[in-house]
Amino acid sequence: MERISTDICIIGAGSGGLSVAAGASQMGAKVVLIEGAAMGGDCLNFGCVPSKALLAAGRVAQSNRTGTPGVAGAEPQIDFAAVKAQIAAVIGQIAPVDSQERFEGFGVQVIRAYARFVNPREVEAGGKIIRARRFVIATGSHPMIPQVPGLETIPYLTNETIFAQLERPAHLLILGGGPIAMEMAQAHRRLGCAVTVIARSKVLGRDDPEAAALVLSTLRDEGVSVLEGRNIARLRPLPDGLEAVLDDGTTLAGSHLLIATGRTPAIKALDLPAAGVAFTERGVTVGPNLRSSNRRIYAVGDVSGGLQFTHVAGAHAGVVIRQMLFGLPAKQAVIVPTVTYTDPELAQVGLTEADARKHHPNLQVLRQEFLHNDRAVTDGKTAGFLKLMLVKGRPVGVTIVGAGAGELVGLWALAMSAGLKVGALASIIAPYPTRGEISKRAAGAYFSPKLFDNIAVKRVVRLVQRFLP
Ligand SMILES: Cc1cc2nc3c(=O)[nH]c(=O)nc-3n(C[C@H](O)[C@H](O)[C@H](O)COP(=O)(O)OP(=O)(O)OC[C@H]3O[C@@H](n4cnc5c(N)ncnc54)[C@H](O)[C@@H]3O)c2cc1C
Ligand SMILES: NC(=O)c1ccc[n+]([C@@H]2O[C@H](COP(=O)([O-])OP(=O)(O)OC[C@H]3O[C@@H](n4cnc5c(N)ncnc54)[C@H](O)[C@@H]3O)[C@@H](O)[C@H]2O)c1
Repeated sequence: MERISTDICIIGAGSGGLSVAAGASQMGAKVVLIEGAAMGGDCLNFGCVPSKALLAAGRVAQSNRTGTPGVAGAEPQIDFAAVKAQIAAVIGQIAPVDSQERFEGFGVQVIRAYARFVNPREVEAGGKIIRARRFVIATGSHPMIPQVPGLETIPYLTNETIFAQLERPAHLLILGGGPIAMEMAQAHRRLGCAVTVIARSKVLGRDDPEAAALVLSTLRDEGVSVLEGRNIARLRPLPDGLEAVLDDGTTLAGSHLLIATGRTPAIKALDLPAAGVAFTERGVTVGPNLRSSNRRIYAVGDVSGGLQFTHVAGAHAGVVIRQMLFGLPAKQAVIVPTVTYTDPELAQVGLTEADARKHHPNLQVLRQEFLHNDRAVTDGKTAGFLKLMLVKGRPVGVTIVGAGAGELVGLWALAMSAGLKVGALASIIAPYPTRGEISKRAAGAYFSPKLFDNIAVKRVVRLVQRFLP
């Protein structure tokens, strides 16, 4: 068996593994990158990229359908297979950035095979034994498939198969109530499918309830049927699809079923016990520095058991590179913005109002409605709000729901990471008319009562006016 010796061996070429490989190799380390399936991992092939491309097609369909006063809407002609071909083209357009050729150009040795540890210092992949000074496990996650009687009799879809589904589902049943369920529900509904979401608890349950309610009501207004607090008791195949019997006895017939009930870490094939790496059902057990119980082995991205986002996996790469290449201490960032790309978008950074109230008795909550933003009015997209959680004049959390919320939250992530006071945001000059003015106005609202409802200020102004020439 061929033996390879290297500085860093990375298992998994998704968002996390590729970021580590690109950074470490370009800074001079000898890197081996092992990928068992497609380069780019979930985000490129089965996650962020295809889901956002599908949502983009749905957005165009919806805007054609609704029109705007003076511009008549009309039911769009949708060629579902062509939409899927466009999604494949979008993936193809981004794929070169994640390609084997690009990484080989950085000097990375890429092995296309599944890897498993054979001992605490070595991995086997594709008939090769790789010995490395440091390993990075970046194997991501798979859809978690719940135990539902009869599921094994249904050819169900997951995020790994739905984007290759060429025929339009007549009635898509979606099990789950997280971001995957909501994004896929809206995209499919707008592209002409009947959609029913079955969620065992409240949908988008980790988000601010008021913001989640706005997303939910929009989906319902568009015709998505959302059943909360329900489980599927059993499933059975029908000639043209499937039948789901819910726990309250309701029967639903659908043409297709999408499972979107959370994720399970991709650790099975790794033989972690052989490497002395501790793990749970959430993934590899790591400390804030992402180091596992084997001090030579780190874990990044979805498999490390924390937040499961591409930008988190990318940020993890910086944390492990600092330690592996320079021997410097580093730990995971705590301020992480997240966005659900429904229309309206739902963005969050830091604490939600409910969490902030638990931790900060002196919390101040300020709010700006999109309705009072001129750009939202001119665009006819006035549904939404920004909620700012402040403690002693510093933001501890921001929730934004509305058109373009994802583009607005970055400023607040910067403010919080840099420990800025709200005055820094209030003093920005935001171009008019942009949605960015919502952030400035929310920050300004902190000072309004101090300036406008303040008797001392009024007295000073009157006094100064008496003496000014
Ligand atoms: C439908 C959907 C939409 C999403 N949308 C967003 C979004 O809009 N924004 C966002 O930030 N996040 C989004 N995510 C989450 C995002 O895709 C993940 O957080 C991200 O891909 C995690 O990166 P990763 O590197 O940890 O894992 P992955 O990208 O999954 O990469 C892991 C790689 O490891 C490989 N691998 C696994 N086991 C082995 C092994 N033993 N040997 C060799 N290779 C192995 C896999 O084949 C895979 O290529 C979405 C996810 C889904 C499912
Ligand atoms: N816009 C984005 O950034 C984006 C989009 C999609 C996915 N993601 C990432 O992918 C992760 C996985 O997304 P997800 O939506 O699959 O998972 P999730 O864990 O966020 O949500 C799972 C949902 O399914 C429900 N559920 C679980 N078991 C169920 C069952 N048996 N019956 C009915 N409902 C059930 C849960 O109550 C929950 O609402 C997310 O947490 C996120 O990190 C991000």
